[in-house]
Amino acid sequence: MSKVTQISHPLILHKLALIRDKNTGSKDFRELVGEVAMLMAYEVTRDMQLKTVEIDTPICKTKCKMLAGKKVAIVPILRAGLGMVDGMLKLIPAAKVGHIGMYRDEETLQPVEYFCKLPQDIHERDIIVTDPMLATGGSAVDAINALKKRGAKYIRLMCLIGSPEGVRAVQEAHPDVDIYLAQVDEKLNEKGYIVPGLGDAGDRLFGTK
Ligand SMILES: O=P(O)(O)OC[C@H]1O[C@H](OP(=O)(O)OP(=O)(O)O)[C@H](O)[C@@H]1O
Ligand SMILES: O=c1cc[nH]c(=O)[nH]1
Ligand SMILES: [Mg+2]
Repeated sequence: MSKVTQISHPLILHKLALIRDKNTGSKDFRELVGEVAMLMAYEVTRDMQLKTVEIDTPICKTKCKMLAGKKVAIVPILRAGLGMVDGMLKLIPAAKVGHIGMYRDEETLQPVEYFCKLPQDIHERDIIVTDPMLATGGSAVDAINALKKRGAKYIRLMCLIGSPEGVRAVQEAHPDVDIYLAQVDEKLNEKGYIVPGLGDAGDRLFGTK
């Protein structure tokens, strides 16, 4: 069964409170989502493999640790997942970025895939799928299906807010995918929105309705 990690650092919780506030406008919302993603990336990458290298300091030779492991791909679920990419690239600047376009039909709540562009070597990369919201879990489950169909093997999912239903759905469909969240909220409402949540993440990031 996949591991679920809540990253409840005080800075993340403080920024999340501001993100949830309906009076926070698009500019601040975007900045805060980027900052939380960057803070979360620190924890999501904690188990990256290291190798020992020899470095010449101005004083002498010494053995140091550097990243050894597989290369990383960040894969946002469009649109809202895009808001997390720049913050993560600040910490992992060499990562490649793939894109999966997915929208949730407002009547049926079923996800619809409309775009997929991934690095060619996706099968050998450590993949971090980003989306601020994990509601019914349908979008994340289908996005991960789309990645696996194209050869992806090492996948983790990173969201700001999840619902208990969404977490369960991903765990059941993809027991190999670890999930990282800032908070798991109480429930979904009748329209499939997370309660208390933050509303529609994509609309708030991009100022559309
Ligand atoms: O877990 P689910 O029930 O599938 O819901 C979550 C999805 O809904 C939102 O996207 P939305 O469909 O609003 O698209 P957008 O990012 O383009 O706004 C959100 O960003 C997730 O992708
Ligand atoms: O609460 C929710 C649920 C789905 N998508 C969002 O942006 N917010
Ligand atoms: Mg949306």
